[in-house]
Amino acid sequence: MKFTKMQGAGNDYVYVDCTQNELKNVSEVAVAVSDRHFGIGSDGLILIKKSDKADFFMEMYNADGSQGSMCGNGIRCVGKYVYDNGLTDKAEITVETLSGIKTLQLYPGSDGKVKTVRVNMGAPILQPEQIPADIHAFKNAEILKNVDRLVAQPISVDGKDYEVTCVSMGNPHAIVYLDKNVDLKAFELEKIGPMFENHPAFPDRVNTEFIQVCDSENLNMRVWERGSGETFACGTGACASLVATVLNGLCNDTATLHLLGGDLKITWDKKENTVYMEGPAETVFTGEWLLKEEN
Ligand SMILES: N[C@@H](CCC[C@H](N)C(=O)O)C(=O)O
Repeated sequence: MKFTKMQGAGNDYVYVDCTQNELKNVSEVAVAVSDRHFGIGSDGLILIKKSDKADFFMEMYNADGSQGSMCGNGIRCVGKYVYDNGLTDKAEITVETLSGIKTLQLYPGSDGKVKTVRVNMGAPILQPEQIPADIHAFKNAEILKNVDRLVAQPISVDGKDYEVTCVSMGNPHAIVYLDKNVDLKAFELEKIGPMFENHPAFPDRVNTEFIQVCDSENLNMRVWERGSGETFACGTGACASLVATVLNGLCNDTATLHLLGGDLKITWDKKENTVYMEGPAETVFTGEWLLKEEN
């Protein structure tokens, strides 16, 4: 299996061109290649396929083999892959995902290779049942019966109350704010992250973003991803966090999210009700993975 390892803001995946060939046992392959000691080392696996509705189809798997319906950093790398490898010569392409068709603007540098990609990520989803978030597991369950969004709502996690804002960008996100005086780098994400991920409030599990608001145009973020653990960045998570922070009245409609692996510029265009994400996409290396022979 020929592959390309790529990263966007440090969120790294193994990419396989499946426009001509099919890959079998994809979940198992995702687990194996993602292993940072015995595999290639990545946050998951992304297949690039043909689509009959768009220019390409992106199929993404987390490091635990579960399938994600959308991947913000991944889709930018898909844009770079198809352009740099001559699968398209268009600078605007459409990519079908399990959460709909996204339009990408590709920005090549002077060497003709794509450096930056801007993605129309679509409308944020706020209705609790569509995220999905189960209001019965929230502290104010009775009051929440008639609400159409969950903004700064308390839930108890490991015996402590946290206020969470819930947004789906095609995949579920819970956004939590930390005080400015908390040392974000020292924050025990690996302890609290799995408790959010598997909390009964989120029947499909959840990606959780921990946000520190620096000012109205700059947010610091660490993320615990469903199915992959801590990653250096999450594109859908950055979009969900911007929307959540606007809903909480804490930032402008455009802000830069500072993640462990780099920056993403996010805009919520409220007139169009769509979110734009702009950020880098890079190729790390290419190689060949020896698939286990079937008995
Ligand atoms: N890192 C991604 C999101 C990947 C999927 C996620 N872990 C899920 O299961 O929903 C991004 O950049 O958006």
